[in-house]
Amino acid sequence: MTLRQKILLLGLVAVSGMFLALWLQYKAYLTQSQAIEAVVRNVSAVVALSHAAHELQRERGMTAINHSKTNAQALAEQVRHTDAALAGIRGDIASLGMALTQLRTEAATGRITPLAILDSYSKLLQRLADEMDRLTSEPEAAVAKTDMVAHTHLMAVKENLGQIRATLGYWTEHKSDDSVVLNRLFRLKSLQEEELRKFGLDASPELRERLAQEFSGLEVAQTLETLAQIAAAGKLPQTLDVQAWWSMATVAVDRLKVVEDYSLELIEKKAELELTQLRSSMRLGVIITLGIGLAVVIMAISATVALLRALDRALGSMELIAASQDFQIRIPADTPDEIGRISRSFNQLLDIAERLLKEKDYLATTDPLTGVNNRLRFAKVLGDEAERKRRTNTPMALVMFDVDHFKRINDTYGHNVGDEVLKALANLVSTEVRVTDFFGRWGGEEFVLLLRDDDCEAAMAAAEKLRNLIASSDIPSVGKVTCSFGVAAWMLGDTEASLVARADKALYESKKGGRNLVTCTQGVTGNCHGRVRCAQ
Ligand SMILES: Nc1nc2c(ncn2[C@@H]2O[C@H](COP(=O)(O)OP(=O)(O)OP(=O)(O)O)[C@@H](O)[C@H]2O)c(=O)[nH]1
Repeated sequence: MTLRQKILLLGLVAVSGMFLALWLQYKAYLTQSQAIEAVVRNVSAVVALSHAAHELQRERGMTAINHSKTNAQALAEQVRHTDAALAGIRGDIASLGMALTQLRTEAATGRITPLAILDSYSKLLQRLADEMDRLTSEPEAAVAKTDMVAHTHLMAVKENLGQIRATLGYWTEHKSDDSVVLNRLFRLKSLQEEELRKFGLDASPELRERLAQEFSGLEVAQTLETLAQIAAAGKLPQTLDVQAWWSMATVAVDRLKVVEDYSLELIEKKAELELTQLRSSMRLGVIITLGIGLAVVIMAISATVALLRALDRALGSMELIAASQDFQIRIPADTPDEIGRISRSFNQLLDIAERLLKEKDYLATTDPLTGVNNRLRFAKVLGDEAERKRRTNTPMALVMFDVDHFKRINDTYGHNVGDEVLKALANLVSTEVRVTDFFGRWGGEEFVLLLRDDDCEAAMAAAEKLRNLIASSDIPSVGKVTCSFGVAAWMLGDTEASLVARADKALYESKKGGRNLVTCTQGVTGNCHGRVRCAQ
């Protein structure tokens, strides 16, 4: 897998990860918002149930005291209210209507005792309370959990007070079953007080304050006072008027209903607020996740493109250097990033490589003593030139010269001075040769000069010029030094070796002829005079 493919795969994984994170975030939001929506739904169902319970509580109370004709009409009116409230509730609990109709019929026939009727009403109300409990405790992850619990206690307070209202109402009407009524009242009173205490623990300060506000006033005080007196005296008040009791107890129950409605309103508001906050935080979360994800993707793409481009450029230059062996090429290193650093470091390596190659080339092609071209380099250039001459058939000549009696110089002045003489001679000749000529040391005290475009006669003239220059020059430490020259011109069918051999032979002839001479062995006659000889 290439680096490009790996980066592409990494990008795909990163983008998939971003979408996965978004999906998980959305799923969590969905679960949470569904739970809150369920609370909102349940609260509106509880509102209807609470309304129905309130009407049913009132009907129970009125049924308990319904022995005077004056109440019959009011009870009939209340029955209509109860039925209307029950019509507003849905689900299984709606079947409660049938049980209620049956109860009303039984109550009308007078076959069951008023206390049993009261209990039957309370059982129906318990079903409503159970349903409200179920709705307020669902779902588990819902918001306003404590508010719901407080609400449940408040409902219980109201239900107990409703039962107290009905029980005492029954007694004021019938004045019988004292001990049963008293027991009931004590039990209900302590239940109510217990539920009120629990409500105080769970309710929000706002709701507690509302209860304090609403559950007060003359009627509420009178109701509570009546109950307190019964508890203190341990007997029922003989003077309590049924209508007076009904009125004040109903005000107290109605006040609790106001608080109950307010509690549900608060819960609903809280849930709706939570939902709104959840939605806006979800929107913000999605925007932030997408924003960050997008920024990361853009940055990753631009960084990757820049990286791959820089790598391509560096790779292209490296491949070109490897293919061309041209160590003068440099990689573009204009960026301040890591790629730029790598390129600059690579360029530094190229600098070193170039320098080492130059040094190697110099050492391989240069004579270390005299600094002129060595035999290897000379042979290479001669080979190249010979190749060219074979194609162009143009003139070329080789001059070979050797220091005369060099052994004597060494022997007389020492080897070091001999070296200095060779250096001085090489230097002298180097300054004299033309740019087209190629000069080198053949070995020992022997030098060669390639005259690229000269024929034999021109080469002999050049050799004579050099001979004269050397002979007339003062060489440090030793004074005058002479050299013997052999000249050979390129001929058709020549090889490098045959040309060198002829120049060497001519040089030998110069030595044999007395030294400090220029000799050509190719039958040239025109310029052969003085120290220039044309040997056969
Ligand atoms: N100092 C020094 N001497 C060298 C070098 N190379 C060769 N020689 C000496 O050059 C001398 C060449 O001697 P010969 O071949 O007898 O030639 P010659 O004395 O010049 O005599 P002819 O060539 O006949 O004139 C030898 O003594 C070599 O040791 C060098 O690099 N430095």
